[in-house]
Amino acid sequence: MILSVDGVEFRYPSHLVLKDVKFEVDNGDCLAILGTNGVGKSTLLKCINKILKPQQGVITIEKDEVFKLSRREVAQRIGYVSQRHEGGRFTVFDAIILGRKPHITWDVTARDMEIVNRIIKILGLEEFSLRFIDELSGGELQKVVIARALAQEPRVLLLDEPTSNLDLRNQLDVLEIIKKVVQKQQIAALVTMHDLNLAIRFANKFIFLKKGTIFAAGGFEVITPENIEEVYAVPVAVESFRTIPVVVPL
Ligand SMILES: Nc1ncnc2c1ncn2[C@@H]1O[C@H](COP(=O)(O)OP(=O)(O)OP(=O)(O)O)[C@@H](O)[C@H]1O
Repeated sequence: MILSVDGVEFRYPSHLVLKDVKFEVDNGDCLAILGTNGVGKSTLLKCINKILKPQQGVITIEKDEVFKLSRREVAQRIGYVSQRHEGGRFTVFDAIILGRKPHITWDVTARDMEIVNRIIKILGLEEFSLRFIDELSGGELQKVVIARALAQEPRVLLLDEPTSNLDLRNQLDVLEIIKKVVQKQQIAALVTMHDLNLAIRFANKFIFLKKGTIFAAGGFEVITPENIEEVYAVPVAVESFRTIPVVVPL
């Protein structure tokens, strides 16, 4: 097990968002966090990344309690891509090398440069590498922030709607790259998603949040018409198209 979330409760001053959230993530897992707008998916990722402090519950990464780790130690182990991306006067290359910061003790090393150059290549960002990030399209910027999180070489990747600005080719490519990195390095990715069909293709585990708590969790067996209708209030069929499972709203 790489990550454990046990009994997490989080409230903003005005209202309770998460209650008794409990799940475990294994090495090599791609976990899709599913649920309606405002149910608490981003809040959960922020609790795992120590941006928000839950009022109750314990979150551990490789047996260490996240809330006992320093900010630098958290950044060495957890990579987080938020829903909103900042602009700024960085070049793409500099923005990605910032991902190495938690690991840099004195100066950027040849290894840091090698990692960044490799990731730029994998994500097909070579032609943009000297461009300023405030001169990129939304999708190009989204790839840069994902590249930065990968450059961080974390043990757990938290991605908040990582494909929301990407076209069909890039959605599939970026998720495939993340999946490969997760499997090869035996890390884990927790990804909030709205597109159930993309989630099915990408993830091996799923969590449905409803009313701030886990409604269903497990492998593909939890992707049922009953669960989806309970969570989204939309009747659907779950069919197979040329061996690819698909969710079709009815
Ligand atoms: N800083 C904040 N202060 C108070 N309430 C907040 C704050 N941020 C989010 N909320 C509320 O907390 C709830 C959960 O928000 P969150 O962003 O976690 O939902 P989500 O599931 O990620 O939604 P979406 O799918 O729309 O991105 C919502 O009701 C939201 O309005």
